[in-house]
Amino acid sequence: MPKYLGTWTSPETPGVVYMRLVDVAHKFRKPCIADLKVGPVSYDPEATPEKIEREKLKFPPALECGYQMIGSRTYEPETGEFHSANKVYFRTLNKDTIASEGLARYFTQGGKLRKDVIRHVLCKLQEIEHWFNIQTELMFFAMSILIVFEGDIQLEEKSENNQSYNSADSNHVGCVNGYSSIDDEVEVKLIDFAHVFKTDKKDMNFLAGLYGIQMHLKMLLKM
Ligand SMILES: Nc1ncnc2c1ncn2[C@@H]1O[C@H](COP(=O)(O)OP(=O)(O)OP(=O)(O)O)[C@@H](O)[C@H]1O
Ligand SMILES: O=P(O)(O)O[C@@H]1[C@H](O)[C@H](O)[C@@H](OP(=O)(O)O)[C@H](OP(=O)(O)O)[C@H]1O
Repeated sequence: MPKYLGTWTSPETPGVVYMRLVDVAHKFRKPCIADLKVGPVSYDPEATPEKIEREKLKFPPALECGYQMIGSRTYEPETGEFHSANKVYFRTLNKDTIASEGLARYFTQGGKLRKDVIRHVLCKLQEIEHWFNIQTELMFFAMSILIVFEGDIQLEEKSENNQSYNSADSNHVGCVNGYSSIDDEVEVKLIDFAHVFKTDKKDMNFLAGLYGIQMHLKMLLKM
């Protein structure tokens, strides 16, 4: 998770205590950001029938693919602008196009998939998966994975100098001690802890969502 900076309470709502977290995007020049809500089930065990219905209707393909895309923005070096997409757009996609159009849109700069970034995200997700495979105390509903990568790059330079950047046979993830060479240019963090519950088992809902994201990212590496 992003570094925890303590709590904060607004004088206007003294009963509400907020968590303060470091801004994950702060160190980036042109942060490209995506929010993926993880888990086929996005309502918690105490949700009312109305809330359950509302959540189920938002993005039914999440039951199969395991996650929803809430928002994204990606910097286009050629135009100097960001292209963004919101949850209304992502909810028009299905269990397949959420990868081929949704995730692909976020990871595309200058018409090319940033496979170097995808590989790095997969390495970070592996670490998160490891923690979720050993912890049996907490369940997280409607939690998000926030991905941020540096968009301020010279596309041609990247593709010439880095042989593995975008090459068709670069499906291999290749984590070295969990990290790859562009560690400073990609962040993958857990955010939005509004629905956390005690348990004595693994959080299979979160893990199912995580596996869905990992599968789709590996699919993009083969494109
Ligand atoms: N630590 C962080 N660093 C950078 N950006 C963040 C961070 N936490 C949240 N954000 C940004 O703020 C957005 C909303 O965050 P979050 O979902 O936690 O808020 P929320 O009030 O619960 O919103 P919602 O009710 O829509 O879920 C995220 O999609 C992300 O873009
Ligand atoms: O980002 P999304 O997909 O639109 O989903 C919203 C998000 O999960 C909020 O955290 C949630 O508020 P709570 O945390 O209070 O549940 C809200 O529930 P709501 O529809 O019940 O307001 C959701 O609509």
